[in-house]
Amino acid sequence: MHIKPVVDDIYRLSVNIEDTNYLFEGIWPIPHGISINGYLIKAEKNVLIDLTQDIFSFPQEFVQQMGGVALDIEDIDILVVNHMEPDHSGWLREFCKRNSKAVIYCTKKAVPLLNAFAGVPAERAIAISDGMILEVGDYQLQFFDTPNIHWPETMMTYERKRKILFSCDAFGSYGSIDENAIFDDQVSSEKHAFFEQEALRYYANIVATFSPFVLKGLEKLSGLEVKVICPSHGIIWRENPAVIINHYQRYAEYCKGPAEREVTVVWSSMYGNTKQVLNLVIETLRKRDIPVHVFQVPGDEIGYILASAWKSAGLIFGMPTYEYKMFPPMAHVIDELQVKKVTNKKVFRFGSYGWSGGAQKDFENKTEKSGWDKLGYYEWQGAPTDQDKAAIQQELHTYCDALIEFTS
Ligand SMILES: Cc1cc2nc3c(=O)[nH]c(=O)nc-3n(C[C@H](O)[C@H](O)[C@H](O)COP(=O)(O)O)c2cc1C
Repeated sequence: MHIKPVVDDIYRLSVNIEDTNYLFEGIWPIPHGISINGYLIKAEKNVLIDLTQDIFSFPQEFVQQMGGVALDIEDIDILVVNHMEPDHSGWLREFCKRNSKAVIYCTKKAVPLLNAFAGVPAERAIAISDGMILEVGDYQLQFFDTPNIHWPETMMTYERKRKILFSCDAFGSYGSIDENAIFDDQVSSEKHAFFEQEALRYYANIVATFSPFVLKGLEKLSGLEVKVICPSHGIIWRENPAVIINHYQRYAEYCKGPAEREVTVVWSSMYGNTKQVLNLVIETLRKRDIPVHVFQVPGDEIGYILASAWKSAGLIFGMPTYEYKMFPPMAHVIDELQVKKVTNKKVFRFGSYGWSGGAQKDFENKTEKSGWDKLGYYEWQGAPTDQDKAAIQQELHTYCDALIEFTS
């Protein structure tokens, strides 16, 4: 990968994690990779905004790319650390060993993290105050505290003259970047749609828990004119940054109101008795013009389930009883959905049992604090009869009525 100009003497440095077995944050599959972007401003004082993870040969690649504008590590005067998560700061320890002069700009909360994660003493840092402006030649960098998008110490940097927002994790997406198509206007319409979809998955996996903070951050930034968004993952939005800003606004608002009129169905079945009603569930929803997204566990990845569930106003779970509880892989899904604060959902559950059941009670207990509106459930012993199927269908129509009203 080569260094790429963004505007004037602002450049993008970037690497792609291409290893399809790699799990981002140790959990999330990245079958199409992910980019890690940093930004370089070549000015009377050279500025580097965010680093890279210290894996593969990423630091060397960053150095090589800096060489494209005749700069080396020692030439960096100012290092802006928007976020201390190691995918952006992993290289910090080595960087600071090789460059003893660069002053680090970060939030007050990031200062102790510099030491804890990278052994960098507080004396090297200047803790920003919210809205503070740093003049560097023709560039005016303004720093904004944006706590919890994604960690408590996170901030964003805004270049005031060119109206460029270096947003770090916000507005990011999964997906490797082709070095000839780094901007939203350079990718094909299919690729554009891909990055939008992967931005949702990234949001649901990484940012969703902090949605109330995203809303606060968006409110804080709403007074800024933003012409270009330079995130730390994914493409740069310069033709139409409103696309990703509007997506974020919508995704974040799902934490306090209805999401889309769609249903995510997650199901499991050991011997096929629960599965026997799956098609009936899907058909009934489709007949009511409600889009359905279907996932089976175990098998389908939780990261994809989360993205779909975040965007759906309705959730339906189908699973049998297993040792007096929910089928265990489903219990994990239910748990993860709550960790990610997937809330404000209309919910229905169905499933088979063998003798006395137990899954429903377990489901009720485990979702007590979910914020879900559990509209009903249907359980049956063994294989479903025609009577069971008719009863489920009736329950589902009631469910659809409530979902439609909720999303109207
Ligand atoms: C390992 C195992 C544990 C089970 N535990 C219970 C149980 O605690 N209570 C119960 O009523 N049925 C239990 N069952 C019976 C299943 O719930 C029943 O067979 C059901 O029809 C399975 O649905 P499925 O065909 O969709 O997998 C268990 C079955 C298996 C295989």
